[in-house]
Amino acid sequence: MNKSLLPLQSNCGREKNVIGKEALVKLLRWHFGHSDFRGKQLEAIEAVLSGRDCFCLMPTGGGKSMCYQVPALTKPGIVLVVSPLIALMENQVSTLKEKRIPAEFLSSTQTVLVKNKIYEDIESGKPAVRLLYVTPELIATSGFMSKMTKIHARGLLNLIAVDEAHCISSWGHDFRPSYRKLSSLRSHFPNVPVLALTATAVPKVQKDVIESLNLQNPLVLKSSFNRPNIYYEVRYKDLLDDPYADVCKLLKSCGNVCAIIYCLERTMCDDLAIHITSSGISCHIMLG
Ligand SMILES: Nc1ncnc2c1ncn2[C@@H]1O[C@H](COP(=O)(O)OP(=O)(O)OP(=O)(O)O)[C@@H](O)[C@H]1O
Repeated sequence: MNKSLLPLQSNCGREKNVIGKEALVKLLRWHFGHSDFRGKQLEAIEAVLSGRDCFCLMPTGGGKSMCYQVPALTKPGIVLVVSPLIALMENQVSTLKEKRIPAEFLSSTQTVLVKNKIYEDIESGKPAVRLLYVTPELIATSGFMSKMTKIHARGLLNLIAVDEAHCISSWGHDFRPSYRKLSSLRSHFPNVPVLALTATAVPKVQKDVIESLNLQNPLVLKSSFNRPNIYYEVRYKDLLDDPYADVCKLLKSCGNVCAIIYCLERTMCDDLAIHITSSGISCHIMLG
């Protein structure tokens, strides 16, 4: 399975285990087909490969997963990825498998047989798997931690990535109590870099994430949330003679495009849809 992994032939830096930009770009192109790193990806990757903790704030769709998937391809051993949702893990693992990158996830949805096969591999001393996705609940179990401790003792735990890291903060909008258990990772595995990733950390949450995960002198990376292809305009409803007519005019001026309109209340959705339809624009209502 790992036959297709691109072997890194030479270390481009002076220090042992330092992998130069050129080799990392080569990995990115070979495995993912992207021509170059974007935003802060390379900085995050270089930080964790040098053994440094890193806090990475990138917008949704900014390419956070590359920050731990590329390091996983640089050497044998395991990158442990903590993810809050089984659906997210399944999705990432199947995408990686399609690219023939050895990845697995462990969750309550799997059969004992499947789980045992994964454990057999990671405990073999020469694991084929490079990325192991787990839930924070599993990290909290002593059975799993003792397996990880053995793997770590063999020098095979290369990186711990905590995805959606804002879930650890009770100040955040998405607090998950089970994420609190992750605070012990740093002391259990002192020399393994921890990479915290999120798209939604205001300064207070950011500080809380860094402290809760006990990140040591982390490299803090923040990408711009500005999307140059997105244009914002605010129109005050109270200042308009006929807000519905204004919306219809705006929609018509955009030509043959699809638009989503969010309303605060169901009645407003109904009213607006009637106006839009009667102005000759096809329209449907979706209620949450
Ligand atoms: N360097 C790159 N060049 C081009 N495309 C990239 C690059 N890195 C990532 N992508 C693409 O960007 C998309 C989003 O990446 P990814 O899912 O990692 O984002 P994310 O930040 O984890 O998003 P989310 O916040 O939704 O979890 C994917 O389709 C991925 O293939």
